[in-house]
Amino acid sequence: MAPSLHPLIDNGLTKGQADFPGGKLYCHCPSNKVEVTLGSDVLHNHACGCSKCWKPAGALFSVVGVIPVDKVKVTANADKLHIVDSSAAIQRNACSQCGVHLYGRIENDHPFKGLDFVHVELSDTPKGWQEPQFAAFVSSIIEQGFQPEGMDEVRAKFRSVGLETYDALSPPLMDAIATWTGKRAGKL
Ligand SMILES: N[C@@H](CCC(=O)N[C@@H](CSCO)C(=O)NCC(=O)O)C(=O)O
Ligand SMILES: [Zn+2]
Ligand SMILES: [Zn+2]
Repeated sequence: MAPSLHPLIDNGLTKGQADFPGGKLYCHCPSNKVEVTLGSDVLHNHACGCSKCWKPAGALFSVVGVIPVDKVKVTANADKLHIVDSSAAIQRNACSQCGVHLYGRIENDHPFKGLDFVHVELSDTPKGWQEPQFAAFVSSIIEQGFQPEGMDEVRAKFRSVGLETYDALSPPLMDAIATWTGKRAGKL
């Protein structure tokens, strides 16, 4: 059986709704759930194969998008949150009981500072959010134990649902990072 890439991808994508207003995300605890309220849709939603982004059980990839920090509010049980790795660029705030990542925030100087990283599958309104746009850090799954011989199948499966695959971020996002870096260095 083909490995699960992610439940939002395995059976094809559900297209998002224009001007989607956002909604609430919940952790997986049976009670006293951490609740995060998002005041808009996400941008640049993507599958991510990196070792740091939260993935649902059995999935090879995370689905993660970005949203301006001022659209993100923790609205219940904030005391359960802890930062997974404070040395990472993205400070992932996870529920200390169930382990789900509620939001990732960038505190240091960084091209994506001002944007939080969130997983829309945690929403109680799963339809309407922007669908994944591309697959990022695909080769990174090998670092986590995936057999390299299976990579053609993984990339073919992404392409079969209409997603291009990259081993870093997509070209527009890599260009945005390089533009920020070039400006900071005084080259642009
Ligand atoms: N091979 C590494 C790659 C990790 C990586 O660079 N991840 C990216 C993308 S996360 C969402 O798109 C990144 O920006 N990471 C910064 C951070 O995680 O703080 C691996 O697999 O670990
Ligand atoms: Zn929880
Ligand atoms: Zn990632």
